[in-house]
Amino acid sequence: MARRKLIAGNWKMNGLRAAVAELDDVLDDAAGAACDLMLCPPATLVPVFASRAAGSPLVIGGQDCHARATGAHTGDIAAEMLADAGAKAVIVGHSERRADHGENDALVREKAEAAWRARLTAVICVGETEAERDAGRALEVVARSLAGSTPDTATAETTVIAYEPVWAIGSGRTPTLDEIAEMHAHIRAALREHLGEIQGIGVRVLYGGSVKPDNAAEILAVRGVDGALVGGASLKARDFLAIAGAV
Ligand SMILES: O=C[C@H](O)COP(=O)(O)O
Repeated sequence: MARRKLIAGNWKMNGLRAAVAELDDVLDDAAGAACDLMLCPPATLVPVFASRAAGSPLVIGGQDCHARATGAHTGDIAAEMLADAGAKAVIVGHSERRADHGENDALVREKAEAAWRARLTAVICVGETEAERDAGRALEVVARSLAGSTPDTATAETTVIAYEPVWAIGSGRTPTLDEIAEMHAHIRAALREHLGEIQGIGVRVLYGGSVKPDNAAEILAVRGVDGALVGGASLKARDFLAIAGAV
């Protein structure tokens, strides 16, 4: 089955209002892209990005949401608030949230369900640490985290999976192409088992971790890779568009 590729940019804790110039450059080229495009700026920029991107094919997303819709949760953002600001998607379970905020698979699953409740696409992140890979446990660790973080009712319309080896994030290092292919095949098999054939085949699985313009083409050509979740290289429109152009 042909799944349309998705290039998603995660700006993490980067970007002031002046960065809207980069967004405008992305918007200039978004209509001609051969893939779906998503940008997830910090929450402060979601409203302005979403309003500028309205009517374009570029989806604006958040980087995290709380599991609840409202309440006494100082500093948190509900999925409903992101949707109200114009977001259409949200990343949940990024390894930096898991490490910095102690998020576990059960909470990530609740956040994915919160995203759907607000009609946002949930981009669910999973990945192994370097120690886990060195110990030969990468496949097992990712399968367990995927099963724990992904609700059984996930569909191709509501959910995207991002495989991000923790040790490859921001490090300039990537797994070999064979390792990426092996992990994506493993994730695909697990999705088919958990979600059934139709949704299990339809959900897109992105690779994330040091994707740059100079390695994007080879990574995106790996069997089973349905796109990329890009951190650092998504901050500059030129690099982000070059990665999208490699599809
Ligand atoms: O969400 C994006 C990933 O953490 C990848 O970040 P990176 O492209 O800077 O390695």
